[in-house]
Amino acid sequence: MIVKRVKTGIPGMDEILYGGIPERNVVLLSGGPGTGKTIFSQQYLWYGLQHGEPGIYVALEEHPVQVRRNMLQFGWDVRKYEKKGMFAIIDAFTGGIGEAAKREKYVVRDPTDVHMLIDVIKEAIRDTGAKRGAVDSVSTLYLTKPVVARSVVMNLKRVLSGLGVTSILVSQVSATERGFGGPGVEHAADGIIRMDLDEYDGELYRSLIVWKMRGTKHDMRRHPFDITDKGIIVYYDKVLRIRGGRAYIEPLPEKVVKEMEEAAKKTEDVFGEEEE
Ligand SMILES: Nc1ncnc2c1ncn2[C@@H]1O[C@H](COP(=O)(O)OP(=O)(O)OP(=O)(O)O)[C@@H](O)[C@H]1O
Repeated sequence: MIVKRVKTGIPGMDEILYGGIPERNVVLLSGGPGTGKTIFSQQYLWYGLQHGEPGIYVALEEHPVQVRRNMLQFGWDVRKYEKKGMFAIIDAFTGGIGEAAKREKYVVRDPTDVHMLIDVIKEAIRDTGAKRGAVDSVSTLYLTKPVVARSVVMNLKRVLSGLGVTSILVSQVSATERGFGGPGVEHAADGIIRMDLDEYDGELYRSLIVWKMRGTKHDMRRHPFDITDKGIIVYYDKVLRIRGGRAYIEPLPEKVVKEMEEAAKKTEDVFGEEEE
């Protein structure tokens, strides 16, 4: 059986995922502060829009106005897609307070009420026909009540996956924490991508690793990545190794690189055939 995949469109990432995220998967994108989670999730949505796939972005940490402004910095002007009805930002930040919030179409009046949030998400998915989704961040929903973490994620998963959306749930962990967001959440998610920013020998290094991804083979190495003014670039052909407290970025064997490239290319072929 061919697994239908959704390409992240982030350069280098689909090679690591052997083609992309299996359709309808709910992926936990976890990492410490400033590791690039927000940019990753926005780039994923932007790529979809460029290829005719509608999306939704659930803003729990930032004002929708700020979200648009941040995306614009990378050249991702989402306003025209919002006007076309292909993209929706769900305001789960302002609670509808303030002049700017009054102009938002999708507002969660009480962001602490998960059922209310889910109703607005459903409405936005139906209106836009979303195929891609991002929730930034899901941790906000259970920061003060960790016992409900699993049920919150399961509820989101039911709705997102059930309506055919392949989604990224941003999960905030502290810089030194080894986990991904708590046991309930980690097991409920179909995939986990961990983003890191670590200091070695007086310098910060960005890297990411795919910890799990149901429905596909994926590379198991820690790959370096960069954030540029065009977004994230992942070096799928390189590995970050730590020896004696120092970081080394080393090239991977050609055979390994080729295998990833071929798998990523195949996904394009599958979509190509289906579109005809
Ligand atoms: N134009 C740019 N060029 C290079 N790096 C950038 C650019 N814009 C932002 N960054 C980097 O991206 C980081 C912020 O990334 P992002 O907001 O995605 O992090 P995050 O993981 O969502 O963090 P948090 O959990 O704290 O919200 C900044 O700290 C900066 O290092």
